[in-house]
Amino acid sequence: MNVNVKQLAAEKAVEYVLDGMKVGLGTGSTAYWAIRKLGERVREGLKITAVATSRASEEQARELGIPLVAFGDIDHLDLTIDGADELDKELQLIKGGGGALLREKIVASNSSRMIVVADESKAVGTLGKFPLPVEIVPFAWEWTVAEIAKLGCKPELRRNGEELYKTDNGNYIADSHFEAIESAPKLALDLQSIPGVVEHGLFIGIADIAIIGKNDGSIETIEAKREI
Ligand SMILES: O=C[C@H](O)[C@H](O)[C@H](O)COP(=O)(O)O
Repeated sequence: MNVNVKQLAAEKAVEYVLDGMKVGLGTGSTAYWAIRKLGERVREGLKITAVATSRASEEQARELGIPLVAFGDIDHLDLTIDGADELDKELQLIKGGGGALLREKIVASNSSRMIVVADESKAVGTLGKFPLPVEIVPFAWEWTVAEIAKLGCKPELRRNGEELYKTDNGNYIADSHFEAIESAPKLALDLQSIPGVVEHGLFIGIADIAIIGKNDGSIETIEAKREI
């Protein structure tokens, strides 16, 4: 069957968007389909306001006529829809393959709900096959990278052709090859304690629902189990 599984998951997630909501727009090739569908619904009369997690998503939303607001004009979001590079059954995520992790984490953390949309190749038993993106300041990056390596990975500075890749925030990304991350919460704490690390791509306790598009055309929905 020839299904666009990213589109399938993304469009399902857009069904959760209701009139009057303030919506966070994710980044990447899956979030792209969600933004496209939202644009369609806005043209049909859906009333929402949105903020974007990257310049690319902002541009796409603007072209589609999705009303964007400044961060200073709202204090929280109802729902954010975003993709992921990997996700496990506990809805722990690796994000940042597209370099937008910092803005994505700020936006998702300030949303009442986050829906992660993905194709089934992103669902894994253990996180870490995908190199974990870590956003670091350019100043003394060599030292920061050396500290990251001590956590048991091979960090590689992301490149954009001949140049070092820069995020929308002017920082570098160290793609950190762990292969298997035994404890994502512990690794998150260890990374946060390194001076020079701005943010890392581990999203823990942030996603509420995962909508996974499957190659056979079906959709799996996983809800996060939260302790009350
Ligand atoms: O920085 C980029 C984001 O975290 C993306 O949401 C993530 O890389 C997944 O992107 P895609 O849907 O293109 O695989």
